Amino acid sequence: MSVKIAPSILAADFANLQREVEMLNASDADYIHVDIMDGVFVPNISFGFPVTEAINRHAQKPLDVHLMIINPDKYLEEFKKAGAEIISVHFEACVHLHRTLQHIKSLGCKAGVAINPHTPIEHLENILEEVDLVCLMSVNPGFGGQKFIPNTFSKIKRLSKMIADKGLNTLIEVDGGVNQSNAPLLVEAGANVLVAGNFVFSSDNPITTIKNLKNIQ
Ligand SMILES: O=C(CO)[C@H](O)[C@H](O)COP(=O)(O)O
Ligand SMILES: [Fe+2]
Repeated sequence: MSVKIAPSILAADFANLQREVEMLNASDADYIHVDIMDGVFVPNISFGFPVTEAINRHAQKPLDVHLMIINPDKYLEEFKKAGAEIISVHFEACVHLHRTLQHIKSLGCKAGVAINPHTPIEHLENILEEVDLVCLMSVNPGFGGQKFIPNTFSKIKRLSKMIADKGLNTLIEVDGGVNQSNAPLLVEAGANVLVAGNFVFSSDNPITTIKNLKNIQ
């Protein structure tokens, strides 16, 4: 299975969102990654339901919604209504993670868990059966354009083994600082989905950049 590419709309030109989404529709992107930041769980505020809904109105690719918010349970229905197909909540923000994942799945969405760079993947040992996608943060969440944190490689390898040992097909997504240099190594380590924000949208030709990431074996 080839790696899936999820460009992060956080790095797009917000004054031309329709044009940016149409560019992604025409590209090899598999998902559109939508970063929701509340200014509490992370030190930044991005955007919320109306903008997500506006992206979805033009999108021909599934929305992969990454919730960097406290109390995500309160807002799951709204994100489903706004068009989310995958909803990832942060391990560090969920007191009742099992309940939250059941809630996401009851809405008909795929359930993801995102973990911060310092959070050991071993904390997922007792919940992995309930998870469709693990989003390994390879930067501290809150901002695009940060430098990739290399401990991600060993986390991917350990998580891959844990998934294989349990006979699961959970997807491993890597989010933050992904570029053409680290992407082949991430795929080799076992990543299934690569999020890329600045690397895609700051490039001269985002369509070609996405194609090159997608063609990594
Ligand atoms: O969740 C995120 C930040 O918290 C973003 O998805 C991530 O930073 C992607 O952007 P970039 O590729 O520019 O690092
Ligand atoms: Fe993200």
